[in-house]
Amino acid sequence: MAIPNVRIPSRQLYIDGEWREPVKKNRIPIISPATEEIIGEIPAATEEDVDIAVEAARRALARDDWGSTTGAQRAKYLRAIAAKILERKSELAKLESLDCGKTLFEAAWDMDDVAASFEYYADLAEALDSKRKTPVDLHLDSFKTYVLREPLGVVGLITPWNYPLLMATWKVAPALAAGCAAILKPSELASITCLELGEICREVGLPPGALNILTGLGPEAGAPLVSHPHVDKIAFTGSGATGVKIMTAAAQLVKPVTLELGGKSPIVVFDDIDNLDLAVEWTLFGCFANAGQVCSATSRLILQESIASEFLERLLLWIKNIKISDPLEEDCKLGPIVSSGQYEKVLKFISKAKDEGATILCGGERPQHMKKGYYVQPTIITDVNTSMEIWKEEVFGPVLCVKTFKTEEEAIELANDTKYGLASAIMSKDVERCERFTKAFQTGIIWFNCSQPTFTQLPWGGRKRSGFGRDLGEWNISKCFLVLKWPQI
Ligand SMILES: NC(=O)C1=CN([C@@H]2O[C@H](COP(=O)(O)OP(=O)(O)OC[C@H]3O[C@@H](n4cnc5c(N)ncnc54)[C@H](O)[C@@H]3O)[C@@H](O)[C@H]2O)C=CC1
Ligand SMILES: NCCCC(=O)O
Ligand code: NA
Repeated sequence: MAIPNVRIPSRQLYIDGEWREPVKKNRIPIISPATEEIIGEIPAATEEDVDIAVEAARRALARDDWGSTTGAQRAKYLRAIAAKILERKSELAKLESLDCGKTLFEAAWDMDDVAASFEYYADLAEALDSKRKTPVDLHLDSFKTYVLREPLGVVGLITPWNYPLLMATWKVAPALAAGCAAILKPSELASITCLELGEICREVGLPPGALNILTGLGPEAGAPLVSHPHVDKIAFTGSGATGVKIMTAAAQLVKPVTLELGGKSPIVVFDDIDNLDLAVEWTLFGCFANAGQVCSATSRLILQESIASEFLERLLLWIKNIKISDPLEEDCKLGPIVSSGQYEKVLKFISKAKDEGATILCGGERPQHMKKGYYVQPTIITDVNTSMEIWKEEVFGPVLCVKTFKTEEEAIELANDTKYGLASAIMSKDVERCERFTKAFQTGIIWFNCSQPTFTQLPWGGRKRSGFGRDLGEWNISKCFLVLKWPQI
């Protein structure tokens, strides 16, 4: 099948409503994960650019055209952005696929979700107008008051490469809906579509400084944002190690953070499932969608012993249907890993599992027919014990590890045997059992008889080392981007 052509725009940093060259004029090459070739470059911001962007954001908040807008006025901008995303959907999906290696089909799906998130937060921005001032009855004649909801201020949004524009949108849309001024720092591994969001904001006339986009390296562009005294909050999605650094730096200024730090999520399959093939399909989707580079990937399969061999046989049959190819081929089901560093990391996890005595039931290597690119076969690992690295650590690649159980208690213990607490899934037709698991699972997200569906209306985030705070839903806007005040009147 022909691979579609797409031109990668050459951009600068998006600051104060304009394209601006980084002060140090540095640029970072874009390396195609599918071909390993350099296909473009992005600007690399440093501390100096962060200072300029923070000033622009502060000016936006002080100006009436952004700082005094109603929610309804901000909703118009958000809806205009959503419309432009849909207008450019096919091009943006191709750019996303080129940049991070996700299949074109999944990238197009992401663009729909991006537009839907902007629409959703437009509705919430409008709804904020009636909630801005909430009277509180003190039952006193001498004191009267109300609670006021105001935008938190200048917010720093630091995002990863696995859903580049979607993860940015999950933070940008609520921040703008709330009336904050934002500085987005996307991942250096996939920034193309986030820069196009800058162009879209320019085209829809978003007031200068309301959103600024600084591409660049984590320590050079992300860290100065976190430690900047005039950035009032940091919302972050990414690795646990970087999350710890961000929380530590923010603590020096008592700056609030929300952290979404991934996981090692379980999918528990009981022998009473109605449709074995459907359960197999969800298991594969739950672990291999986006080549496993999903923070909520259900990468620990916990399988009832009585159906284990039949289930694994079907998994092996289904896995053969996964077409591995250039992600821009329309029928591709599994593209490459985002970068050479991540590719090496995934292969190292697999070889360590082997060294520790686990069995590689299938996959485990580069697919023979892909001569270039960071491709890894879909991999299933059995004979795993709970002290192995492959059971405990997030791989962020197409790697599923399997353990069996006999009783419900044992399944719960295995499911919760992790430092993480983002998501979990249970496959069973017994509704009461599913309810028991809802209580037992120590995670923020719980799926019944499926894995991964995500809804803009529902809070997204974890417990334990998966972080705290929530993306999505109305809780996000009220808890992360608004601040409460009350005056005595
Ligand atoms: N929770 C999730 O959705 C994600 C989890 N990960 C996990 O993280 C691992 C490593 O991936 P990386 O790309 O290295 O993730 P990372 O956590 O280092 O990168 C995420 C973002 O943080 C920025 N960053 C890095 N260091 C920073 C610092 N000191 N201060 C401020 N910002 C900083 C990066 O530039 C990027 O924008 C993956 O293998 C995976 O296990 C990666 C991406 C997403
Ligand atoms: N389906 C969206 C997953 C988001 C994440 O990996 O953070
Ligand atoms: Na890239």
